[in-house]
Amino acid sequence: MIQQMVQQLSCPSFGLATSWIISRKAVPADSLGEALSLLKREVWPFPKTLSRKDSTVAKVKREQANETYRKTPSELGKILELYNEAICWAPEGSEELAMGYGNRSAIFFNGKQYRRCLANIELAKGSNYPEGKLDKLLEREKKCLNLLEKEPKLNEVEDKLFLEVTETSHSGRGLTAKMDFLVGEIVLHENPSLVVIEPEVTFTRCNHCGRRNEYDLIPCKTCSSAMYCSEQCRKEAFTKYHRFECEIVEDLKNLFKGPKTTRMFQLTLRLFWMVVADLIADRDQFLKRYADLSAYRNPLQIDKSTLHLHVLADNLPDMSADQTGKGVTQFLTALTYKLALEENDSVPRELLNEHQDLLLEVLFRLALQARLVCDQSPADISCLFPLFRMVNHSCAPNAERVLNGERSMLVAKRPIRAGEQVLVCYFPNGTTDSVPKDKRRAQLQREFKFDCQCLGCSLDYPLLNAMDDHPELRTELEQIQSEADSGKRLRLLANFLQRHDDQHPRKELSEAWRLFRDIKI
Ligand SMILES: C[S@@+](CC[C@H](N)C(=O)[O-])C[C@H]1O[C@@H](n2cnc3c(N)ncnc32)[C@H](O)[C@@H]1O
Repeated sequence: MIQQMVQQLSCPSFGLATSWIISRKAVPADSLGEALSLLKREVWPFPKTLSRKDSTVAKVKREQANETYRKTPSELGKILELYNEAICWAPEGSEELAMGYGNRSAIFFNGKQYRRCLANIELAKGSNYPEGKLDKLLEREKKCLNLLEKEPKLNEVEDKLFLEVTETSHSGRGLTAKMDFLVGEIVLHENPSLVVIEPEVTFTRCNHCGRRNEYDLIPCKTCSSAMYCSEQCRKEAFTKYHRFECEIVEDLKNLFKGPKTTRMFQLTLRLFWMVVADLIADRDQFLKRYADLSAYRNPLQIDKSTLHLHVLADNLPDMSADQTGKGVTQFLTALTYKLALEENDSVPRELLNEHQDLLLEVLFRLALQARLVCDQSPADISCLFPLFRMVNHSCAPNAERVLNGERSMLVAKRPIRAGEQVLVCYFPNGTTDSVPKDKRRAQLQREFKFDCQCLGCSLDYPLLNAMDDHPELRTELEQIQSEADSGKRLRLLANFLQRHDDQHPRKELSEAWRLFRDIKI
């Protein structure tokens, strides 16, 4: 009965957690070991099916793609997704895999995208392309090389970081400017360090870096559920976490099925697998580092291989007032442990026998932190941004966050001087300009569990909708708005915001920023 009920829920793991909590009257188990022993295989409805490669499915998908291309060549997105799906299903080294790449190269050749065509010909040649068809492929390659115009080499954009991590007693770590930033300047550009993509974009985004890519994705060599934009991403994902995920991909799809918020647990599971990989590689080193995590609190001092330690170094949220939340997290920890470790042949048994308590504790810690770690804002993916995660809140912020695909940017909305903290507003629309102090503080307490210590609150800034116009600022702003050239208008607005910042807060300044961001962002 419970199984049927849970199967119908959009998120089986949370459905199970809820029923468990109700049955236990919201009391968490005494220990994680107890939570684990209370959980029997029969109560969860995950089928344990392997996600295998299958040439027949690959061929069907490829033929569907060919057919769609013949009938509606303008539906390029759909056609490429079908080819990608075919490529993902095709077994490693199979003729079917090479045919998928070959067909994809033809689409790009017809679309005059010769570099993309060549990338796919290379992949087809590296696979098992049928001898009888090779002449045609090589002919296409020759044509491409002849047609390809020499494109000017683009200069690499240098991403230098002029920020440091500082810590205060009232709001913990924060990002502080190491140079002056003018209004409109980009303070931070950050790629996510860890990503989980939505199931719908399995065949259109890299499973590791999350970048959108329809034209030269390559599949996982074993399962039919993950594609990568490069050999480097494929290798990195495999070493860190996919080697454990690969054989239980179908179970994980069930475990993390449901609304996007569920993906935060999938992200923390990937961090957990980095812990498992560390324990396998060098148990003593991991235990030493785990015993003193303070060295990993600063994201500027970590690298890709110590991301899990950095997250584990966070202070844990206080669960004393939230017994239901604690129970749910215990349940999810136990369920994930069973499914991801106990029933997963790629994890050595002796590791589980020897380190069960430690592994449960680490997984529980990561699950507790999931909400703070995982950034759900970019479309189609959930990410971990170690630097953006350090940015504190202000009701009168000096920066605004802007997303560019999966990249996260911070733009200065007020002049930021060296030594000042970079602050954003945590509210969904990025502003609290018209929200009374008591109300916004209550919301921050409810949603983010802190008492706001920002200048806007301590100096009790007036609300903008209760302020009068400032006649001189208003006249100047109206003049700027009448400027027809948008580039010039943008420069004038930035200059206006920069020069009059000493008048902050003002309606006209807030309006000027909105006008600026509408043009620029
Ligand atoms: C996204 S984190 C920011 C980084 C955090 N300070 C740290 O050390 O990990 C959000 C947490 O920072 C603290 N915080 C952020 N803005 C704050 C503010 N205006 N006043 C007090 N605490 C703040 C709160 O503890 C909040 O839960």
